[in-house]
Amino acid sequence: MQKIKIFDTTLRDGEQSAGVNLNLSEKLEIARQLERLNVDIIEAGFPAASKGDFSSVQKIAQMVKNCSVTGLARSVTSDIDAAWEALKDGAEPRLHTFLATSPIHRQYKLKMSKEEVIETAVQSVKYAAKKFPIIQWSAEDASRTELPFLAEIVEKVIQAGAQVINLPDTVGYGTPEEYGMIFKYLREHVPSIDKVSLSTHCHDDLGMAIANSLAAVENGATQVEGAINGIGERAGNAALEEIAVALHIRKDFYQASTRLNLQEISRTSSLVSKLTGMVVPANKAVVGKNAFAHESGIHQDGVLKEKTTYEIISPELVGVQSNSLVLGKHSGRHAFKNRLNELGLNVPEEEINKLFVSFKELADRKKEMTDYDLVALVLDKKLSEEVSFYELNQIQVQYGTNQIPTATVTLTGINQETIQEAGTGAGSIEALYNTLEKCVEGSINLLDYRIQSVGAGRDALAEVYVKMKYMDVETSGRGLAQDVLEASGKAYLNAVNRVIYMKNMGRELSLTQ
Ligand SMILES: CC(=O)SCCNC(=O)CCNC(=O)[C@H](O)C(C)(C)COP(=O)(O)OP(=O)(O)OC[C@H]1O[C@@H](n2cnc3c(N)ncnc32)[C@H](O)[C@@H]1OP(=O)(O)O
Ligand SMILES: CC(C)C(=O)C(=O)O
Ligand SMILES: [Mg+2]
Repeated sequence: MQKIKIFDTTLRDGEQSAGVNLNLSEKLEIARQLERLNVDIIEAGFPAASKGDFSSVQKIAQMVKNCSVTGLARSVTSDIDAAWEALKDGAEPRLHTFLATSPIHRQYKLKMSKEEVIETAVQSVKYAAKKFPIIQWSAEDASRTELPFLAEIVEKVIQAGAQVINLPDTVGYGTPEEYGMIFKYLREHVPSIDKVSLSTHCHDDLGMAIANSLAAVENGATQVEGAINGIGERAGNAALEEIAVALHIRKDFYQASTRLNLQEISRTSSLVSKLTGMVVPANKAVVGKNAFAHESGIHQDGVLKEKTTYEIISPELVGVQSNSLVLGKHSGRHAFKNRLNELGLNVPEEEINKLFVSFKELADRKKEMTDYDLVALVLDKKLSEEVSFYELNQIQVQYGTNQIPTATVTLTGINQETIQEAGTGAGSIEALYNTLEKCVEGSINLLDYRIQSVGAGRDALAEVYVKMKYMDVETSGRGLAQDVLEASGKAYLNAVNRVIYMKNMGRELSLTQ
């Protein structure tokens, strides 16, 4: 197995994401987590960029013990000096210096000839070698550089003292085949290439950062650079978690491994997301909210029978507790039944089919069915089919500004009689509840009333939770409906019915709230 070093640049290139600005304590927090993740190298910043960057690189270098810390510097002595001052107290001071090599950058940005670029790179590496035990040199925009020139400059910086050669696809222009070929070419055309390790640093402008990084590994790169969650300049860097997991899952193919503590991936991803404010898309590989969620019936059935039918990465591998079978309109009976069992809802086999029909009807109107929806479905069924005491038939509530809210309610009572009452209250709900209290036998003391929407958007259902004391029993009830008043009425009667059921049957319903 080839050992691949993981070079994390979340705090340098990652922080170059537009809109991201981490303060010192946030950077220290991320660095600590990167150490737990066990990356090999942390690029903590660009010390010459600002006082803030200098001091965070310095503090991280002093704090981190289990991995090497590096900082970026241009081919300028003052940048290298700043990097040394920031890094010298670290466990393994390492410089990352770079110079662009492509014709576009030479001509328009650096305004240097090929010879000047070679001279500048060589002088800066020689200068750095007097201070740093380890120097990484990067040929910025390597993937758009003439290969013979790239081979020439790489040979010269190796001779000047560089131990790691990084070949960035700075603007995410390369294709996997092309980019892999650059590594192959240099291995064949640079005489001193065996003295150094080769590193890959890819950007995702064309969505090929991961494929390009892996192509580099296939062609001899032994260090992979990237950022957590793929953050970074423009479309971002290669997502380190994706590379590490790809190498792990496909070790049969890549014959390579990293020392990463993969179980820390999920935690690292959410920390970086929270502190940078860069939200992780739900469908993002490895760390997205949906990465281990199965929504459709056929997939859910497969996963329930054997996870590996649709799951190539086990969630536990990356520190996610478990997969999830999201119930929605695409789900089937297997997943539905499985979730009911997990919730401890004992529904007889013959009931499942009936319940499943109601589930599908509701699921058609909602984006996602929550556990509460399922509990409400089952409870509603139990109460309405097995134990029908008070049943709500009709509610009418009149409300207007400067008017007394009035409710009229029609119920079917315990003995199948029709009960009709009217009442008022300070608000619509109070009017409804005062009226319902007139309908049922015995007094009721409402202790708590809570309402929330289940789901988001206009199709959300109202879910009402009530707690009350009825017949000396403290009980609770839930009501689910598209209308707030109907849900409130249902919750109220649900609680009342539970008490009657308990009193009658001498046992509580198996569901507790
Ligand atoms: C591909 C990458 O991600 S590279 C890293 C990018 N990261 C950053 O730029 C973040 C930190 N940068 C900064 O804070 C600032 O750009 C500084 C402090 C480094 C420089 O600031 P300034 O002196 O104001 O220069 P400015 O940023 O406007 O321009 C960059 C200069 O560096 C030169 N330069 C660019 N790369 C290099 C290099 N590797 N070696 C030497 N000079 C370089 C440019 O040609 C330009 O020179 P010029 O002023 O002679 O035209
Ligand atoms: C500084 C270098 C390594 C870089 O970030 C790039 O070329 O993308
Ligand atoms: Mg970069």
